[in-house]
Amino acid sequence: MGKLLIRGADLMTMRDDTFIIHDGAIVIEDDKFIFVGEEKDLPQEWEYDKIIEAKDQVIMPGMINTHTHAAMTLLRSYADDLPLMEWLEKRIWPVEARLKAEDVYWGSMVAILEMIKSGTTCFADMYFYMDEVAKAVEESGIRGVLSHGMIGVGPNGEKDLAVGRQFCKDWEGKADGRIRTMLAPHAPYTCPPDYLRKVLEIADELKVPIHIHLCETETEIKNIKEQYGKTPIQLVDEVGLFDYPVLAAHCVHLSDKDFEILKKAKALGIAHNPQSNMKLASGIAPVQRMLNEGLTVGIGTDGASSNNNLNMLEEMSTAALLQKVGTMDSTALPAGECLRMATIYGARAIGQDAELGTLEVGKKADLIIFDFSKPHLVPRHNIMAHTVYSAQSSDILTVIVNGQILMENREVKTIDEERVLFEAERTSKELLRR
Ligand SMILES: N[C@@H](CCSC[C@H]1O[C@@H](n2cnc3c(=O)[nH]cnc32)[C@H](O)[C@@H]1O)C(=O)O
Ligand SMILES: [Zn+2]
Repeated sequence: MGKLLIRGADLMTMRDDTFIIHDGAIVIEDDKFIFVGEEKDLPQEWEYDKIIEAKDQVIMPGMINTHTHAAMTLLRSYADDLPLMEWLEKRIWPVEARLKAEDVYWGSMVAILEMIKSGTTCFADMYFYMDEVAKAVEESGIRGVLSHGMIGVGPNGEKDLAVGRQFCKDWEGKADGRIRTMLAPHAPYTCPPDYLRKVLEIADELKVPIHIHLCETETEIKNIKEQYGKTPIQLVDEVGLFDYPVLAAHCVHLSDKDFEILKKAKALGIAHNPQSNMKLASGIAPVQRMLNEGLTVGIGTDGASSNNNLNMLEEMSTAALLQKVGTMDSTALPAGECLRMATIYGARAIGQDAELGTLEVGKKADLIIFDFSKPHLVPRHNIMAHTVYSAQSSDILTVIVNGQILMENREVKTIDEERVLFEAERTSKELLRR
């Protein structure tokens, strides 16, 4: 494949040394960046297969949604305004028990379409019928960190271990490396210590990270304390979880001792899901403190049934606003830090910061281009603040993943949009009738 040049834009590289580059240019060859810098420094002798003129536009790395359940788009606005356990046990789990593989395919496809159109280029997913999610990732061109959710209490515990293990064996590194896998024990309240130990044995064998929900609600902390006499963090630490690379969703309620444990973890990424935490009234995660204490925190949307969309731009501004009001400190979680959470910190949280998360020569070519010639983006005092506080997903023109253009001028090239919307509507209706 030849070279693709994008020129004339302002770049937000997410690199500490050169965060913003004015009048920038980017050159992509195959799946990688081979030039990121000022247009005037482009090598004269290069020839290009395609040139994208991006004057007045802004380019940043594609956003990484560090925690979601993509196919839950099928249950968008199906059960709202409830606390977590009632929502899960009374409304969500009974319907999920009737889900079929085909439903998960279309639910994931519509999620991927939504994610591409709102600037997400990589998502960490925990669900079931994951072969279908992997197929959707493969076909659509997006990047995914996929895991089969395992529930140790109940009849499917042993089966979940086998399915989760086989999924990693089948899909790790597939789709030109766009698919990576994890093992996903759902949460401490669904995966008791003995079960978690079995998951860790598989992690030893396959060398894949763990994706888990941790410390989401006060009810979870209370129940685990009653049952085991310790916090969920202490419980899973004693099982040895933090000797492994871990992607932990939520971490809303943490004690000082929990913080000490998390700081000693080998390779921990936390997925902060502010809108889900607000909607389920779970609480406010101590994100600014986490960052101050050196923890890695990315941003996630959680599923579309507790959010109710998969829009990372909204999630960034919500993260900032929630942290400010939660700490009563308007300097908490400034825009630049939110952008890092949605990109390079997210990449670190999923263990892929060597390949993803910044605009940088040698890294995988995942980027998004914003049209900044919009009323709500004028005047341009600060493009970081604009992106976090003012930009909307409809401002995103172009999305590139692994060097492939997935969307150009808002037209998604890899997905038949009309068909996906139709099939998602159809399968969700059939599911609820079943
Ligand atoms: N193998 C399991 C699937 C678990 S997938 C992950 C699960 O997490 C659930 N989920 C979604 N959002 C949340 C959340 O915020 N907290 C806890 N669980 C959630 C989701 O509905 C799904 O059941 C089974 O067969 O049921
Ligand atoms: Zn979740």
